[in-house]
Amino acid sequence: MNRKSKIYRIILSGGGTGGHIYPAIAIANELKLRYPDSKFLFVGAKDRMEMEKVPQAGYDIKGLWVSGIQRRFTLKNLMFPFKLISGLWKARKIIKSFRPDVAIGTGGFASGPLLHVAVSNKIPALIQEQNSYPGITNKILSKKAQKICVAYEGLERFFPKEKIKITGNPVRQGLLNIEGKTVEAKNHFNLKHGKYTLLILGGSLGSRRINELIEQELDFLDTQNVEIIWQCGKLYYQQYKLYGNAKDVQVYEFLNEMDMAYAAADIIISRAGASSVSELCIVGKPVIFIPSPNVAEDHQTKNAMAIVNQKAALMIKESDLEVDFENKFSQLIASQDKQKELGANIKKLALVNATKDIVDEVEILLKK
Ligand SMILES: CC(=O)N[C@H]1[C@@H](OP(=O)(O)OP(=O)(O)OC[C@H]2O[C@@H](n3ccc(=O)[nH]c3=O)[C@H](O)[C@@H]2O)O[C@H](CO)[C@@H](O)[C@@H]1O
Repeated sequence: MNRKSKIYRIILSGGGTGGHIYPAIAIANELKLRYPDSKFLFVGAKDRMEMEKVPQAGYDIKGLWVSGIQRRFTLKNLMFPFKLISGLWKARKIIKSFRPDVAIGTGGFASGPLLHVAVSNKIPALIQEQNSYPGITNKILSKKAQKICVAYEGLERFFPKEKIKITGNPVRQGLLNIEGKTVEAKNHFNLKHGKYTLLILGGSLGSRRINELIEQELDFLDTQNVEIIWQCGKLYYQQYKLYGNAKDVQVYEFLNEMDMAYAAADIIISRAGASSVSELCIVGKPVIFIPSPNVAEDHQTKNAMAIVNQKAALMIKESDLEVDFENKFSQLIASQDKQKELGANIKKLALVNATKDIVDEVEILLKK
């Protein structure tokens, strides 16, 4: 039997936010290219965005009734043990009926019970950690998983050293090749060609603080020769959609065609979630990061600083926005040299083979 005709059964779990979902989809797409007849099943959390995004990418998904445990005391935590038991029970049923050859976890609530059951049933497991500081789920799972693919140095503080492989974060294929698509993308968004396109990204769920900033700065931005594509997030769309009627502002709850958005952009303002950062390196445009301060161990600031330290992006802390935003933005837009320098420097940091390298590791597990 030749390699390509082999049929594997592959289960993937990752979700809660886009930052965990898209890596899983990128890995599945690469596996499908190598083994087109294989069977894929995703497992997510019932009420989270993976239940919509995974079927849109062409894969089946089953939902578990699970949620995360909050780091502080909340009433929600009282439900946690019940959800965990329910999640484990359903994960067991899914694993028994699907009988996967390998389990892949990309973090998020559902991957905890799913991978736990998989490894207890001696199914080889690989986890992919996107951040420089891992979430609780992956820390627990790392003890039993065979391989841990990471994007940052120094993760042996959290994971068994011999299992770690630095691969970078998987990025969807369509985002790898946006050069040459600028004209198509500007037409796609109906943009005029004489202005700068400013893309605002709040991460997969949108960012309250970035939305407040843009709302407050619309008059200023109107003086800066920009047209704005503003991804505000599903939660905030009703509140901000009216600004989409203004001249040169388009408001979206979510951008399904990120390749077009990145290709159209001349300058990008973004949160610093791990996949966003990896994608922005590949895209190679001038970026101002506004990291979320509300994530574990302030990891978005660390993600952004890894780029800023290479003179490859600018960063403004939320607490400095009032004082610094207008200054930093107008200096950047006034200097084509600075824009070019940032774009060229960030591109040097791109890890374009991440998905392939991760899938090579999955293949090793499949062949054991
Ligand atoms: C608030 C929060 O908990 N954020 C975390 C979450 O971020 P978040 O879910 O925002 O994740 P990332 O920034 O890593 O990735 C966002 C993904 O969504 C895609 N996208 C985004 C907006 C859009 O309109 N369309 C679209 O397709 C991006 O292209 C990217 O692939 O997971 C990341 C990865 O573990 C963490 O680093 C972040 O700290």
